[in-house]
Amino acid sequence: MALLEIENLVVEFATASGPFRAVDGVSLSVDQREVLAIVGESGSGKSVSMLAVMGLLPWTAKVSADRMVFAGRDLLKLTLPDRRKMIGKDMAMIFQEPMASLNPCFTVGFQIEEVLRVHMGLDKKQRRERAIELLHQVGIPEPAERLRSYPHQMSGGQCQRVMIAIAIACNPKLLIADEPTTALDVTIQKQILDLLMKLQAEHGMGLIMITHNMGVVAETADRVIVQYKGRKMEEADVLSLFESPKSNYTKALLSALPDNAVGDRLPTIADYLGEDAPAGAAS
Ligand SMILES: Nc1ncnc2c1ncn2[C@@H]1O[C@H](COP(=O)(O)OP(=O)(O)OP(=O)(O)O)[C@@H](O)[C@H]1O
Repeated sequence: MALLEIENLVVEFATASGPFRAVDGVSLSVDQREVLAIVGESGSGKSVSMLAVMGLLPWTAKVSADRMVFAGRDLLKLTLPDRRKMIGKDMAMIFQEPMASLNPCFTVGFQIEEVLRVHMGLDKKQRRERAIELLHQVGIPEPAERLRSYPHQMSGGQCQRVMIAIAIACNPKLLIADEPTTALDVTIQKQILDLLMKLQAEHGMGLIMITHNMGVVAETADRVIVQYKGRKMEEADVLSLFESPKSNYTKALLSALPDNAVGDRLPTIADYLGEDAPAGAAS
């Protein structure tokens, strides 16, 4: 049985100009120990679909699906308190902007220990020991001292490591990483990706990697879903996707990689599809 199974997910936002469909009938599944990448350009509904799974969308969002099952539990029927118990414990998410995701008013130690208090019921001493262990696991030197640091006293890469520590604190079954390296400089990006892959393998988690970067897909994913304008364009294992992409949109994404630059100009998606390609741009 898949760890997460979604069929026909639709998310519509109520906006001043009427309903806006950000996710339009997406189906996907991810298994334990599997890395699924969701790739697509900005605005293709990658984040919104995963925020729907986490139950973290604002009230203006209407979420519907034929099926949304996580670890054998029907997310569509779960009560709000049960959902809250699950979020941050059995499934966790890390975001693009580590500085903005951490609370600037509290030490990183407090923020890690808070998750352990809420979800694991550990006492003060156990929480501190586990927080030190977690900072050590994510590669932060002198973890006991760093527990007293505030986010602004750490670099972007270190803050992302803290976010990862918080996300894995309760040994989640599923980790959703939403553009986890985009806001970091290039040298740090690779370190954070390597760390995520190491933790995923060690903990046997399912990992959903949201990205617009085909390089990240190639480095991390077992399987890939390509999304465009809220719709799934293609799904394939990572090798097949790079070797024989089926949809025109995937071909366009791959053609826009820097390796394919002609002269001093990169091909763009629009070169292949036209700006207003319909949602069904798959061949
Ligand atoms: N609260 C909201 N109200 C209205 N529209 C929204 C809201 N949140 C997201 N959207 C819209 O939904 C669409 C999908 O957004 P989403 O953030 O999922 O894109 P994405 O593929 O993850 O891109 P990015 O990498 O830029 O985040 C976008 O057009 C976005 O403007």
